[in-house]
Amino acid sequence: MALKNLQLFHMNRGMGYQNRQATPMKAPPSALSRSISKSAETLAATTIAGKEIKARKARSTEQPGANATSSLSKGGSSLVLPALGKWGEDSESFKSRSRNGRSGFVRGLVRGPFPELPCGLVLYKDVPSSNLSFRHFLAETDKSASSRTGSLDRSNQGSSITLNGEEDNINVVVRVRPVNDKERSLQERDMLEFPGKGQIIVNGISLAQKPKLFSYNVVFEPAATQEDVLEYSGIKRLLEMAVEGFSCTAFCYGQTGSGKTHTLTGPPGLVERGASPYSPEHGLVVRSFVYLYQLLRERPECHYVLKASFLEIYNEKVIDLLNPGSARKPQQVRWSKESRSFYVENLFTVDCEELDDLFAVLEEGMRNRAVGAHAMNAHSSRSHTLLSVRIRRDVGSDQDITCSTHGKINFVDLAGSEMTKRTKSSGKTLEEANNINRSLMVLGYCIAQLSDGKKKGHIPYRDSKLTKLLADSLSGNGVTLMIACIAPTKSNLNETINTLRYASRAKKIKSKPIVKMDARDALILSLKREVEALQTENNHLRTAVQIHTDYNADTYSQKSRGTPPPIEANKLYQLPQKELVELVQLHMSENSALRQENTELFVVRDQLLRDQELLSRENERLLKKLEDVNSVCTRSPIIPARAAYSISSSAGLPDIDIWTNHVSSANSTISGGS
Ligand SMILES: Nc1ncnc2c1ncn2[C@@H]1O[C@H](COP(=O)(O)OP(=O)(O)OP(=O)(O)O)[C@@H](O)[C@H]1O
Repeated sequence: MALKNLQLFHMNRGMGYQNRQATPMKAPPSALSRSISKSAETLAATTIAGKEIKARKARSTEQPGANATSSLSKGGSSLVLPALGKWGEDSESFKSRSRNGRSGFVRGLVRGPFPELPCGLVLYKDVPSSNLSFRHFLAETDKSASSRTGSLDRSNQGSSITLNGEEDNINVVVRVRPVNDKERSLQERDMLEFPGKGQIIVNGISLAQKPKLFSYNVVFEPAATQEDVLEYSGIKRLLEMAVEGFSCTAFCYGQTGSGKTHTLTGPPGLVERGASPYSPEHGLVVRSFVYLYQLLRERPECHYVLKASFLEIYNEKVIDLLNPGSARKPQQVRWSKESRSFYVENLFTVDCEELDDLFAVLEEGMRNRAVGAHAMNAHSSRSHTLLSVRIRRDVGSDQDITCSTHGKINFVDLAGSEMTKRTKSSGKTLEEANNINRSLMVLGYCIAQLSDGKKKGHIPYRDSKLTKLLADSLSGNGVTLMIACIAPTKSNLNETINTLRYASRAKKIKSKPIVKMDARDALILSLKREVEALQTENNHLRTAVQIHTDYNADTYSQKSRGTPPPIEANKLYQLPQKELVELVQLHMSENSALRQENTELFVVRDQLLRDQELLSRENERLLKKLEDVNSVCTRSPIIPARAAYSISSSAGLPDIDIWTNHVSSANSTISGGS
């Protein structure tokens, strides 16, 4: 899909897309590192000059108060669409990369616990692309997943939208890296088998040891490409959901040297070198950025504001990778009572108006993160990194009201678990390894607690910075993709089994994703909806009881409530706080006036119903009486049946009222006529 996306951008270059045309052509890809966008310039400035840092430093938007204020008062700069055309030449190489014969690595499917995502796939080398129909099925699965929408959850104070009300599992995929040169030179045995249906068999070292079977949503064999990971891991769904307002996280877990960083950002140094975004080696992050901007481009009816931050947890200290400073001063992790989640205080966030800005953020962060060498990996991540892109979406839900959702996508590259004996760590590397292992142990413990449906005990998120910051993604309201990375060879067997067990446990975790909305927006939206419902109901009632004078719709409505002034979509954010409060109050008073009107109309209707009931009872009583009189008349030999109630006109007789049996008279008329 990434291939398709990139081609799509390329093809659209010449098309009349106004926003794009307004964007000046910028530097070629090689100049990415020389700050190509506004945000990138700021970044460069911040790392050199301290002054800029203060001016641009923003309190982490995870703090709900800050979130709402910034989105209200600052307004958002319009999103300018990615100017990918500038890398036209490079895209040719990307385009020419044929997928024929390598794309159909699909062997089978089992229904997984995360129904919206393709599951149970094994992506591997030797299966020809004869599974096109299957691929089509997958595309359809994706499409249906795209239409997965939430319903308004009023019980949650209108500030969130839950997804179907049902629980989802964390989506877990496994990626197996190829055998590396060192292992090849040692002629290490490959211990893994891939029977299909998302399963992996881990063979025992000796014949006495039974093979172990594990199953997941998707398994990527060593030959799977970076593009396959984008296509089949379910990350696209996560990005779509992040745009819709969900909190999404993709994280890579595995032992050191198992390919976590490779999966997320490609081979060592690729991003830092400022490689073309069309490079086939790019990992999930760059590909996701491209897909994300394509999604935004396809939805021009909404207004988007993107902000990115990048941090690492190094030796239990949080370092801002976009603003590390020469002293790499640690940032504080705090608890927000309002959002009931942890956030990093004073984290540097960058407005990402263009795709370039996201690339610049990634590049800057990758350059600043801690990397070291040990016996098992020459470019080992010595910290856990967390790249976060927040997506504010303003939707014009009505003529005069705009509603905002706040989604985010996190990419977490965990440092690898290390057996210090094998990595031959000492000194600084040993201290790093101990911290990495400790925080991974806490993460493992949290996962174990969360995955055990029976236990409802305490989850020790607070025991490490990593679990504090991942708490949101692991439990409750987030949507999470775990990519477990493993090595296939014998020397890594124990770590591989540990990782697979870890992943199996994570697969059992249940979550209930919700869309985050501003409480203010949700309140206005729900009041507007209620007003509409009441208006419809009242109109219906007015028609039903046929009120003409007393309850003249217009006069009644006008006199009893102050209708809020119409406000254009998107103007809401420019309104000062005071006017917004007034607007909410106007809506509330309109709402209560309509309720009042509603109640009164119901009273009138009830009164009329009671009157109607009395009348029909009276009617029935009279009818009964009439029937009694009629029956008396038909039985009486002296009173002849007449065709109707009439005044006697017989000459000589006194005027008397006579009740006649009109049934018999009618009969006589009919028989007479025949
Ligand atoms: N799927 C793959 N295809 C080709 N090369 C790979 C693959 N996975 C990993 N590698 C290579 O293996 C080496 C180690 O991978 P990487 O640095 O991503 O491991 P890691 O799990 O992030 O390790 P650490 O936890 O120590 O940071 C790198 O040179 C990487 O390019």
